[in-house]
Amino acid sequence: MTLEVRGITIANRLEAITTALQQGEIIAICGPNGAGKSTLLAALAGLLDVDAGEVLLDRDPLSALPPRKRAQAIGYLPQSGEVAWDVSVASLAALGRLPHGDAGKFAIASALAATDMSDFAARPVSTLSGGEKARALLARVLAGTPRWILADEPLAALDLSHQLNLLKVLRAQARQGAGVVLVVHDLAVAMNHADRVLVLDKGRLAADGKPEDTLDAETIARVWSVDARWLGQAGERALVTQS
Ligand SMILES: Nc1ncnc2c1ncn2[C@@H]1O[C@H](COP(=O)(O)OP(=O)(O)OP(=O)(O)O)[C@@H](O)[C@H]1O
Repeated sequence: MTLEVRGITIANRLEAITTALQQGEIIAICGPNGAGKSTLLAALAGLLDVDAGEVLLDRDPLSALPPRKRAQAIGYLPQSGEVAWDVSVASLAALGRLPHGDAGKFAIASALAATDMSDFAARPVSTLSGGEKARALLARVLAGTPRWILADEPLAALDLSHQLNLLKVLRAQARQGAGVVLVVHDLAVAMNHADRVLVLDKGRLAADGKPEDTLDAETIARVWSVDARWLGQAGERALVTQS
């Protein structure tokens, strides 16, 4: 039950990244702008051609898996999701069932409830606010009940309450056995909510492990060039920065 990258290299974007991720965990990918976070996430989803290395799902090359099986196993939410057709929120969520070829009514209703979008089910996606659209796109991913949820900055457009709700939903998914991989800019979110953090810096893996070890002041200074220290207890830490 692993999603593994072995030595993946994409010219000027990722340099020999090797790591094995386990289901049941929330894994945060952090790093400065342009560090390669979105590229790594898309590579984990099997969406990019790599110059070297490979992505393995349960030890088999992801590239050898039929697209339908891959789509059943991995749900991918890109950074700025566009919706090609102006469908209703319910129809958008139902697209998440395409790889399964079933109506998946329960899964769709659960996904809409989890993202607090049940009341918007009949609304055309074009009429949604930015945060509502982000939640609808997330509902589509959740409706597919994937074993791996790969989401690129899923919290970025959400208000505080919906951020906390989403983190709860993702934790529940991880408890039920899903692997959850999130690109996150807010280091406090990664520190308080992730089981494991991958820190990328200029396309390289600068740190990989528990949040306390990977997001320590020394790493933050080295990778982000920011003097910072953590306050508070484990699980509710706040980052104080010095200019
Ligand atoms: N399609 C592409 N072709 C060539 N270079 C790309 C492409 N997409 C991204 N890059 C470059 O690869 C590097 C990593 O980009 P990536 O989007 O993975 O960074 P990121 O860590 O997600 O950044 P951000 O925090 O700004 O979203 C950047 O230098 C970017 O300019």
